[in-house]
Amino acid sequence: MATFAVNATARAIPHGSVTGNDTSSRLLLSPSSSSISFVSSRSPTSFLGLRLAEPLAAKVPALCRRSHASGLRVVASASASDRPTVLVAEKLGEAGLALLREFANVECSYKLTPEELRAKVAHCDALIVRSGTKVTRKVFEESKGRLKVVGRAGVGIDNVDLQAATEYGCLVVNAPTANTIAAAEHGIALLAAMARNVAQADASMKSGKWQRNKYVGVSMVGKTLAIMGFGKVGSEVARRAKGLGMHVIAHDPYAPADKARAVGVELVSFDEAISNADFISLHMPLTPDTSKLFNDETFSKMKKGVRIINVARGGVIDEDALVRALDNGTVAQAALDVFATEPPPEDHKLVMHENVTATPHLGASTVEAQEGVAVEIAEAVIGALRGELASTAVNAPMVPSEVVISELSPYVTLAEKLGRIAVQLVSGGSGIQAVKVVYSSARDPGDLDSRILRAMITKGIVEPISSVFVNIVNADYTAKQRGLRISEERIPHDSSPAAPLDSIQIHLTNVDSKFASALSKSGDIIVEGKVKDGLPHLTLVGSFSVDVSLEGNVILCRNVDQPGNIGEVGKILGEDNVNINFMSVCRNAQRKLAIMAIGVDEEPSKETLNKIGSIPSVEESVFLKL
Ligand SMILES: NC(=O)c1ccc[n+]([C@@H]2O[C@H](COP(=O)([O-])OP(=O)(O)OC[C@H]3O[C@@H](n4cnc5c(N)ncnc54)[C@H](O)[C@@H]3O)[C@@H](O)[C@H]2O)c1
Ligand SMILES: O=C(O)[C@H](O)COP(=O)(O)O
Repeated sequence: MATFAVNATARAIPHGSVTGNDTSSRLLLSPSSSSISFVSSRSPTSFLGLRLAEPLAAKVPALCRRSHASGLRVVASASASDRPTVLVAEKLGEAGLALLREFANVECSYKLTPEELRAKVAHCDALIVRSGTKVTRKVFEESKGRLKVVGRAGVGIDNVDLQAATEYGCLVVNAPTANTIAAAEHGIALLAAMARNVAQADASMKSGKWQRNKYVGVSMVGKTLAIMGFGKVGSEVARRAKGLGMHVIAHDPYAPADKARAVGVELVSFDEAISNADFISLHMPLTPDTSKLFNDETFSKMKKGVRIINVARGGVIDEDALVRALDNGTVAQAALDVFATEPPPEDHKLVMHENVTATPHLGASTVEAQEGVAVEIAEAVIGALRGELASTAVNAPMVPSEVVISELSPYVTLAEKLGRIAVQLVSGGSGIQAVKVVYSSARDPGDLDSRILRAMITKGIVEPISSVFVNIVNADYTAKQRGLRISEERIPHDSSPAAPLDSIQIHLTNVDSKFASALSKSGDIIVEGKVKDGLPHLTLVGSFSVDVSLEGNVILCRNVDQPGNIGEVGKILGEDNVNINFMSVCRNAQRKLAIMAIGVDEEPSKETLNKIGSIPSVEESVFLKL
């Protein structure tokens, strides 16, 4: 029996076929590529190292030779009845549909009610959606284990219940890159349309009016545009705005400054960005940190008459506060493609506001982007149905099962937590460029395969600040794409080689920190951790030794070493019903400075954290969510 590796790039339309005695398999020939592809057949997981039935296998070597000689591509597919079924619940580009049809039975059913969707998934192996379909826990329940993959034809997976997908063993994949340019172009379209009242003037003309004086606009040339979030979309908007003659600044605490410089953009602090800008364009992901980041307080710091564009996510704006800011003239105009609830309710105050230009989440909606997204998602779904580990898998197991049971397992957890801590200590406009990881170990250097640890550190650093999901396959690529240079160093440790590692240290070089004590003399954020009794512990912050078990979240305080601090912090947390699970105090000298590291089970409220920060002996404090 022959075994063939699967080629994930199967794309061409088949031009010929040879059918074996095995009626479930068919070889299809296409002149478009010299590669050999085997497009699906039976149950999904059987496609890794696919086994061909004997009669068909006998024919394959000849076809392989022919393929190399003539440039023909060999594709094998299954009979219609035996193929997986893919439900496409929102409109998908033709190129993607064609790919899917080579491999599976494809059912396109749009505008399904939640009940209809649940009824259909019970008969489907894969489901493809955009942002308009809610893939809830009930969907996974009703599928009764048949649904193997959910493909999100776009970036954001806020509409998919990831926890439920994971519990039901369903892989979720997305298409993170193909709509970047479309989103950036839509940002520019909204900027120009808003500045020149295009939508309002058009509506006025259609109602029979000719209002030349009412729709005098503002110019863009020479104006300052602040890009909030200098990632894939933000940087493309910046490039285009420069072409319009705008002065572009950006705020992104995690973007490398040289990436911004290369586009001629200066990275500045949040307050500097919003207070200097004539136009503000939002391009950050929706995270706990960015939720309602644009609110009464931040609007009040903006230049009077500022104009705001949002093609990111509606939730980054407090919509009621924006209505107030528009009404009182702080914000002259807004152009919004995204809303906290989509579609927004009828008579939504922002949609109806005369100074708002609104579009129904059209950022990714160009013919070209949708074709690109469709191909990207079709390839990811087909790959996943074949049992391949997709690099765009959102909930793929990060840690291979053999590592889960190995001695490296607690260090894998430690590596991710240290990454999360380090990134949450960053502030300002310097951006993260270089990450140095120092592994201290008593073992021979050749004994440690650090790939999984490096991947976990990347995951810890990148996930809290982006909409990217890092897995073992895409970790190095993701780091490179974001301009993160990760270097690794091994230092010998004089201890027993029984444990694979003594400690892991992460240095974020040359960054600003919101907790100054985390900085070394050379200006690096340094955090170190160890595994103690099988559990990850934070053991160093900057130059301060600490010891806190990384079970829940962590509060760090730098305070003057004096009696009563511990009791006061404990009392404040107790009043908020926040349970302390671990605490350590380290001081540099008696009655001088001390670092208090407090492990807490719950997330304290903002008021509680403010209360801790305003204890007179506390010089600085930070909350780190793990
Ligand atoms: N309207 C649409 O149709 C559409 C299309 C594509 C993307 N999007 C949305 O646009 C946003 C950006 O997408 P992307 O692909 O550029 O993502 P990205 O991950 O490439 O970039 C996001 C950037 O935001 C930065 N960031 C994180 N937290 C920040 C903070 N507190 N302040 C400032 N910057 C912060 C990150 O460092 C990163 O550089 C996402 O919300 C995405 O869902 C919308
Ligand atoms: O997350 C995304 O990719 C964008 O917001 C686009 O969403 P859409 O695919 O529903 O247009």
